[in-house]
Amino acid sequence: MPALSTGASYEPGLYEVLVALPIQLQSHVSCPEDNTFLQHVFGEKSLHLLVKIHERLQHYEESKPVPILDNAAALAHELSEELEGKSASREIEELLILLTEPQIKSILVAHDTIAQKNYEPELPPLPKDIEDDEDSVKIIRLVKNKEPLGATIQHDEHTGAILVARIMKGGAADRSGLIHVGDELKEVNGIPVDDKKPEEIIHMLAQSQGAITFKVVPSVKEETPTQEPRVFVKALFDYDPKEDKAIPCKEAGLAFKKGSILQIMSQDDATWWQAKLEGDANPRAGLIPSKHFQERRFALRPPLATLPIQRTSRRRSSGFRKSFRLSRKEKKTNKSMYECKKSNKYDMADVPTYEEVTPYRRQSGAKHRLVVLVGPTGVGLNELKRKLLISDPQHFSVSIPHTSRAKRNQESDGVEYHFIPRHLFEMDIHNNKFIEYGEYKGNYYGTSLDSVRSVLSKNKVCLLDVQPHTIKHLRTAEFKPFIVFVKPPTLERLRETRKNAKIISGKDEKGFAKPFTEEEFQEMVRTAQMMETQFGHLFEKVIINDDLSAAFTELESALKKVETETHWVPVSWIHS
Ligand SMILES: Nc1ncnc2c1ncn2[C@@H]1O[C@H](COP(=O)(O)OP(=O)(O)OP(=O)(O)O)[C@@H](O)[C@H]1O
Repeated sequence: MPALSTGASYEPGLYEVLVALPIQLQSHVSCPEDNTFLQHVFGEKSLHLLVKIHERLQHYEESKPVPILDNAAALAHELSEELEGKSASREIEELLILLTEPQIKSILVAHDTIAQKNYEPELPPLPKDIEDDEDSVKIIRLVKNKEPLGATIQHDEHTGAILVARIMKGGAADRSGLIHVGDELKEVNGIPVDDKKPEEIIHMLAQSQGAITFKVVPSVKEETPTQEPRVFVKALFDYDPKEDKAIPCKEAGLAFKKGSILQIMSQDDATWWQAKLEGDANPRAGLIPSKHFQERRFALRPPLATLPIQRTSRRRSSGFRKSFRLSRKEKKTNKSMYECKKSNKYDMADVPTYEEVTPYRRQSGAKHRLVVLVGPTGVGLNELKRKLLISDPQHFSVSIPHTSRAKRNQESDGVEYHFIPRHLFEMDIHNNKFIEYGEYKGNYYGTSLDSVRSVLSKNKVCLLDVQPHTIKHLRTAEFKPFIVFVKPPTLERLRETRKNAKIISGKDEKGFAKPFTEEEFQEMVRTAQMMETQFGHLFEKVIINDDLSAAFTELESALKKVETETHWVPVSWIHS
């Protein structure tokens, strides 16, 4: 409209256009009423003020002003207090009046709010007495990146509602603080979910990226904020949520391996706990089966093949060996060990679920942890022990076994064996003084608890090899055993590495150790597998005895770490 132009080189502001408009329009309007109406509209004072504000804002937008300070209101207040009662100059009086004006005060407060970028509205507290039938709906907007939302939902069988079942600690939903357990989900991104199955909703959520809008009816239950729990457990089984049909939401599950240390974040739900892997920087917890639930599932599982309890070895006199490991040989003649009287099946305490643990570091000068070696016959336990003893005889030692057989000429009491009469041996059996014992050719042989204590009290590391089912009796605060499982390599590697090896517990007719047979190799591998299945949760270190010197180095370094570094041990060993 050229008539609006006020000059060739001058770019009028919107306000000037507005002021000029009624006069400019006059020549275009024929009807006097229309003219009066337009004069009235464009002459309206509030419109002029609005346009002026708009122009001023535009000006500031271009110059991008930044506040110099964000506490102008407080500063003005301090200044008025300072000036109060000062010699009354006219200017001071005027300034005082200005600073106490409610409008000025409000402007300064508004200025500070903007300067502090404090834009969140402060909502009034929710009324306490909400009517039961009055559904107050909450609209929640969350920005979701690639990480899952960290909440699970369920279908309420009675009401048909879709409810938030749990919020994963540290997850996106938890961090937002906006969604709570028990909230009823009404809509996701404007799509009603009343008629949808939980799986469909989970799928919808998984597909969504960026901002997601939820409409929920908040649960009235108040949640009390809790401190981050410091309960740690060692997992005694492998867990993969993808393989678990019972888990309410596979994506929310936490996978772990036997031996993983888990920080338990919530045990509120009797069936599904929330946990994080210890040391994991990701703050979001995942679902894991609760101890109780896992025990129940375990009880319902078909029984696995278990190892037969092994009996006394034939090789009592074999040179270096001092501890008392019972061999699978000699099935007929020997009396059972005391463990044999117990059920071979799992009782509840044996069900491998979780064990509460705490960090432990041996103080220098404190007694050493008992080193327990376990493995199938012939795998090389003696060989590894022998190497350790030779490497540092002042540091490592073995316990001296007891026997009821007569002392031979070249033997000394307390060196090869503690020689005790048969009736005393039986009394000690009765009094549970033996870790393991057995009978061979009419004589008892056994390892006593006191013989182990004697080594430990000399501040030496006691090396002990036992049958795996004995471990649970040694797992006490007194011994704090470090359990090492020595495992055979593959059959192929056994054949290669043991070409010149002799199985000492399998002597020939003339009493000489024999080479391994193929059957013995197979038995070794099979037994190792069963040991791992049945007792694997008790092993803290697994060493494959393939190349002997490599296995020895690995064992040596593991034992060094036990002495110097922090390890997770059962809480009961530390706080009993
Ligand atoms: N990694 C290895 N490579 C080659 N030979 C090995 C290896 N480990 C052990 N041996 C040999 O295997 C034989 C059996 O080892 P060892 O006596 O130490 O086994 P063990 O587990 O104590 O058996 P047992 O149950 O009979 O007491 C020995 O001749 C030993 O030298």
